[in-house]
Amino acid sequence: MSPPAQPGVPGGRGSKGPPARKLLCMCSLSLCLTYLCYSLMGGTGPAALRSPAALPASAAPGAPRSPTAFPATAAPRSAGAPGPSAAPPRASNGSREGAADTWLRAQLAPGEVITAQSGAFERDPQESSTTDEELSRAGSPGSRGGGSSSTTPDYGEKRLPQALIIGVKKGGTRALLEAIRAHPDVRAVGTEPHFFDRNYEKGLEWYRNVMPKTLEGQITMEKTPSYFVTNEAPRRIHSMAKDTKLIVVVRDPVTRAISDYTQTLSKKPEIPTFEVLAFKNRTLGLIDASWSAIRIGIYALHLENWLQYFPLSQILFVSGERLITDPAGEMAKVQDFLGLKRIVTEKHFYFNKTKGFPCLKKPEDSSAPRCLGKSKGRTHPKIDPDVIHRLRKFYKPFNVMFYQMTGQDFQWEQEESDK
Ligand SMILES: Nc1ncnc2c1ncn2[C@@H]1O[C@H](COP(=O)(O)OS(=O)(=O)O)[C@@H](OP(=O)(O)O)[C@H]1O
Repeated sequence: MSPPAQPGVPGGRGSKGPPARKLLCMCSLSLCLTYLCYSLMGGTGPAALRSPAALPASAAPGAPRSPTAFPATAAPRSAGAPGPSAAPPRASNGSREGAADTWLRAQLAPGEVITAQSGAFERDPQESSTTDEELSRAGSPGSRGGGSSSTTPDYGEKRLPQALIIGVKKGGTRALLEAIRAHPDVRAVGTEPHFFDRNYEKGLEWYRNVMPKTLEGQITMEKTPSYFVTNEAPRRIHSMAKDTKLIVVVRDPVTRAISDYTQTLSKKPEIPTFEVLAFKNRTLGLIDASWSAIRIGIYALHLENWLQYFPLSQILFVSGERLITDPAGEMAKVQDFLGLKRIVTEKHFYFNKTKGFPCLKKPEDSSAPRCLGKSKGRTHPKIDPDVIHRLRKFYKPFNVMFYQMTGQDFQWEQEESDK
């Protein structure tokens, strides 16, 4: 089950840290994945059907093995590696809390399983994380010029993107995109093209056509947060251009899950509570990792898929928390990573008390407010502290693994309370 030694795979040339740590990381990941496969193989019923372990492996030669073989629940044994104290796969008789199960099934309409290899996240098939309408209401620059940055005239050529914001959903991807668009050498598309997950069959020319025109030396970008959890995305992006720069905005997975749930709740107020959806069996404390709101936050799992194709040095991890507390600091890292001059600095931001978030200062030629729309910074429902505690325990080993893989400590364990 160990991943083959490849650039960027923990222990490969792209990873950081001393050899012992690399070894530890590889071992813990292998252990985790072995257990997860084992766990799922025995399953029947909805969870097993929706798990990649129950589906045929990719037919593509050289394609990575599916890293999404994962138990529906896993409770940590130690901080270093997830232990086998997880729940058995979902029973075929769907013994879970009725309302939640029914709702989850309803989410997984035919065709929503992204592919055999991708596993099956419940997702809102037509949902873009941020729409142009929202951007327009927010008066963001994305609402002008057909969704491309308005700071540069519409000259030049349409090019395929050289850099992508690939995730994570509810991580702060819109804030990052809007901030980097303030850079004169960046042009980005305002809507989410979803090319590498939903629109791939439309072809690269379709994708190129979605992009804004750029001048020589300008970088073309787009953001689609679902790429990070789409199994085919790394291979597809690699086959477009293996030097594509990838940016992932990550956020405490517990807060991210609640944010994700809050978004769904805003559209479907009838859904069960977060507390109900989060568990397969609350009495036993079995987390339902097949719920996409939970699953997306298992960053180490998804990252392993990307590291089959891209070296770690080609992926920048932006802290969603610091993007709020120190946007200019995070933007400095982003500009360095993209090889851009540090033009977006603290001068570009101000803290808007009403919004409760940093906003971009108005450009001189415009009176448009530059805060994000009301779909960003929603008030989260109050979640039972015991549920938060259990989720923190659930995520801890995966967070630790993610820190080891990336060589960065995001300190989510120190988050005392949800947002
Ligand atoms: N400057 C600024 N303004 C507003 N919101 C900000 C900002 N920076 C980060 N955030 C956080 O971004 C969260 C939404 O993340 P995304 O943009 O990735 O969401 S989406 O996936 O595109 O729907 C959003 O999550 P919620 O607070 O849960 O709504 C915000 O916390």
